[in-house]
Amino acid sequence: MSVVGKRQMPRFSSTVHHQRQSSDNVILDSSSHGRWFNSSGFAQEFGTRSSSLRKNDDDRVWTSGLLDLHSFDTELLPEMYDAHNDYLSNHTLLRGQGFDEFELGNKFAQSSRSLTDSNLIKSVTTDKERANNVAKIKVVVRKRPLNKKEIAKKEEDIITIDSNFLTVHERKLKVDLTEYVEKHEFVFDAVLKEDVSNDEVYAETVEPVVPLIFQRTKATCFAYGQTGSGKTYTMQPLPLKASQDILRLMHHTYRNQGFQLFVSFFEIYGGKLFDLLNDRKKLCMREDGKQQVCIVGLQEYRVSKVETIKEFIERGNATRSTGTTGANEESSRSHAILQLCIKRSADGTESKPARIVGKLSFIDLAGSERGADTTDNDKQTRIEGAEINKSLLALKECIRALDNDQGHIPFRGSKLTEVLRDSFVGDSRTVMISCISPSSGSSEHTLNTLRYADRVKGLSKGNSSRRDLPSSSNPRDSTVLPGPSVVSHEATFEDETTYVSSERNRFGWPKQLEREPSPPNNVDRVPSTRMGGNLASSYSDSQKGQRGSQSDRAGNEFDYLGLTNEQDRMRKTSKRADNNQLSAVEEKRKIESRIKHVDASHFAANHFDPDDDLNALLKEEEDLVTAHRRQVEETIDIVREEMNLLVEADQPGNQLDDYISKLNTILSQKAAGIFQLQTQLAQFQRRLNEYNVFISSGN
Ligand SMILES: Nc1ncnc2c1ncn2[C@@H]1O[C@H](COP(=O)(O)OP(=O)(O)OP(=O)(O)O)[C@@H](O)[C@H]1O
Repeated sequence: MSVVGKRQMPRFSSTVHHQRQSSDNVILDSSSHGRWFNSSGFAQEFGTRSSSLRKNDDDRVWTSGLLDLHSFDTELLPEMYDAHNDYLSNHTLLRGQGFDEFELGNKFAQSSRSLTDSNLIKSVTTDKERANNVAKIKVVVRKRPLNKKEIAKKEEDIITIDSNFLTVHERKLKVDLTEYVEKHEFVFDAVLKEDVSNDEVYAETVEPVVPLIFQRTKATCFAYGQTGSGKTYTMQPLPLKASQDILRLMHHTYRNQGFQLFVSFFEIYGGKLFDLLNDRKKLCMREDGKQQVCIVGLQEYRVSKVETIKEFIERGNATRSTGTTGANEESSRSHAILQLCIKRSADGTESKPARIVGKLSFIDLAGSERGADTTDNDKQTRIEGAEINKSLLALKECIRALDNDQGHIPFRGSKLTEVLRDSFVGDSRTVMISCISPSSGSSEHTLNTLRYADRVKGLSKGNSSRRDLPSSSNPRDSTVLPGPSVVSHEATFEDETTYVSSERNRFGWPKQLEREPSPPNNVDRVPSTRMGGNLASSYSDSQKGQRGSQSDRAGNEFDYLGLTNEQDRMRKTSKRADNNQLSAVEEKRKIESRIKHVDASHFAANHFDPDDDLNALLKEEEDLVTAHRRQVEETIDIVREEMNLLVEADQPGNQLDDYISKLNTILSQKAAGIFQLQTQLAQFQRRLNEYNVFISSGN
């Protein structure tokens, strides 16, 4: 066994022994042939002798201490590129012709030998284009089958899939308790049905990016979704399959070129880092003078066999779920990050230190619903929920910035994005797999997952999803329409810029708005899961055209929004207009139109710091979601009141005056709640737009 760097005998030396034995078996079995394992454990042979495989057979190297993720420059040598493209063109072509892996190996070997120089040149050009054609961001949704528990509870499958279109058929209740189904339609780069195998998932997601990591690309694959939606089931086989392909490239296409493969596996739990391949040893993240992130103490293992990688993955997964902090409950509250890193020394020998060529990161994210635990009674749970929320929001922002080729990537938004910093710079590829449960009982979480995925994809410049939809259907989730509303608000702000405050904060906002406190967060009352969002929204839609008198409670709520004098004046005017039928939407627009639109130059003049302000923005997003949740809860209370009122109204001898007065109050409360949330939403959208304008203007 050769050792590079500082060698440490690991705790699991017995495993090393075992591993060596099994490695030897491979060599004995395969004699003069390279040999690989597919996901089912069956060996597959290549028709060529792999000298580098034999040479590296015993390699299993531990490097530890300071792992600097960035201090090594990446490199790509010209000869590798040719060879790589040789692989790419043949591999893709043969797969397209339906060859299985065994045939592929042999055909590829023969074919690559027979390629002439001119063919190579041709193939370089074609494959450069092909590489460029691998989407920078790909969003894939995977639906799992109903599980036994869901079937026993007679829960229904509410997801239908047609090609890359997906529809959620959400069952809802009207006020009079009659049921109806609301359809939410989405379109993604790929939608995988419940019967799709893990091999097919790999082919659709990671396989196309594997060859690119030999070209200095950093690729990242995320699994996102609620607990139990299949993230781990989906993610676990992917690194193994990817490493099979990487090793195949290393030992065949790039044989004798000195490439080395390293694996590391760690977890972010409650904002702290733990090494999953070293007994959950606590790790620290440090930034050096060049603002490069280092994970101090992370162990990185050099591997040259699929079996070894498999063993590491299993070990890491076992440590994740049975670690000191507990079992599955914790696993759904942590992000697990497995990295496969390809290195090579400048001269291709082992005498010089190896430098990173490319990297493939696999991230099994915390259960997405955990971000909603910010209102839980337990403080620790709240903190963890906030951290998860922050990281998921920051991740979305980073992916979005990546796809828009923004110079500035806001990775400082969370631990997760900081750790992944080097995967967000340079040539990168991102694959997001959104895992969803089909069950009616999970419809809310499923919709949240799909909305997140939709926003990651939908906000990108290359998005074609909405264009692809038939114009007659509502392309978006029927209850949340962030895209179109952003557009309409922008138009309003730019048309009318009459409101100008003399004092402005560093965002260019009127000072009064800067002092705006967060909406009161009634922690005790808010449930830990998001509830009834669609219910509220359906009611709000039906009430948008109504405007009654504002209740005192509503008036107080206006105060906490910190509205400007001008807005306040308008609010009072509208308050007086008791029976005025002016719609809430119109009123909101009037108010918005009086708020000055602030352009990007103002940000620059006020020394806008994108990192700080991303944090502020993330906080505002959190506040908005909290306010929304609170408003939903209030709406549910109001609907209950309304239902009681209807019951009363049906009683013989009821008082009509009383009914009218109560109904008026209820409708006013509803309108006030909607108006308040719309104001906050408009404010947030404006900030978001300004932030984006500033970021895309080159800062
Ligand atoms: N596509 C699928 N086909 C068959 N079974 C699946 C599929 N996806 C998930 N499962 C099963 O569903 C259960 C939950 O899956 P899994 O543990 O992957 O969820 P998770 O999203 O990772 O949850 P957590 O966030 O709690 O870790 C497992 O028993 C898994 O085997």
